Amino acid sequence: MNSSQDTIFAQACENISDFQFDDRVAGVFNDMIKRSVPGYAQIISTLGDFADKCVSPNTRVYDLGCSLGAATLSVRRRLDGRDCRIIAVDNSQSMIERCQQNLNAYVSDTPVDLICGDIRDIEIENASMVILNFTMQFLAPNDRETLLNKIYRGLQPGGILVLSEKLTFEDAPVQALLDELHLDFKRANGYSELEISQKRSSLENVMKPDSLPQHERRLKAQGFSHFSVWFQCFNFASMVAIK
Ligand SMILES: C[S@@+](CC[C@H](N)C(=O)[O-])C[C@H]1O[C@@H](n2cnc3c(N)ncnc32)[C@H](O)[C@@H]1O
Ligand SMILES: O=C(O)C(=O)C[C@]1(C(=O)O)C=C[C@@H](O)C=C1
Repeated sequence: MNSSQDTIFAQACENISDFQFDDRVAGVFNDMIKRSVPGYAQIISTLGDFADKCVSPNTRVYDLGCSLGAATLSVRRRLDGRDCRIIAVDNSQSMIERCQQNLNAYVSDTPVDLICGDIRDIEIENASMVILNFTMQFLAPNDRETLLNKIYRGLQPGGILVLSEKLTFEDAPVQALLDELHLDFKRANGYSELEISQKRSSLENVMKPDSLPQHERRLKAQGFSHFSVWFQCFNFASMVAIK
């Protein structure tokens, strides 16, 4: 997947505006997310393994907040011959256009419905796998429960939700330590102090992470009785919940 280098926050800016998944971000997103989220490549590749194990024939897979299609591509490679359908949704037109090009670059017999729309508005039905890979943290906190409830109802028994999120921690020293390790990860990936602090300000109002206990409580309240973290690196984790 092609991507230019992310230099969006490299120049000092007087008024930092709220982070948006606009054309500028979409153009560098592959580089941005790999250099910002520890374990991203591992998570993307393992989504394919989850799909291989858990997606049954004639069901649907939903990739909610699909961005450039990394998760959809990883899953689609493993579904050929199963008569499944992938529904990939994002409300950024720029992401969707680039995602379509990325999907077109590979041959597959698994159809993908690529929808430019809000994940709060789409229906979920006959799903054996739903992916929320670093998307739910961008929804207003009040909308998260409703979305998870809709996902639970749309899943087949035994179907899975894979939910990846940045985390907060109730324990302040743990929060400080894991935050610092994440900052070191960004520094090691070439981001300057200015880029790191400007991006942090830009994300402040739009990305509201929850703690692991909050995630577990909310998922169980929707009916998911089986839950585990299957991956964590510093303050980023991916969880699996089974219906
Ligand atoms: C951090 S990115 C997700 C990364 C992607 N899932 C991946 O694995 O590469 C979050 C995405 O969610 C999309 N998004 C945020 N809120 C949304 C909403 N309410 N409806 C649809 N898409 C949304 C953004 O446009 C953005 O592309
Ligand atoms: O927390 C940060 O510093 C991030 O950059 C995280 C994060 C994310 O988790 O989605 C935020 C925005 C971009 O989409 C890429 C990464």
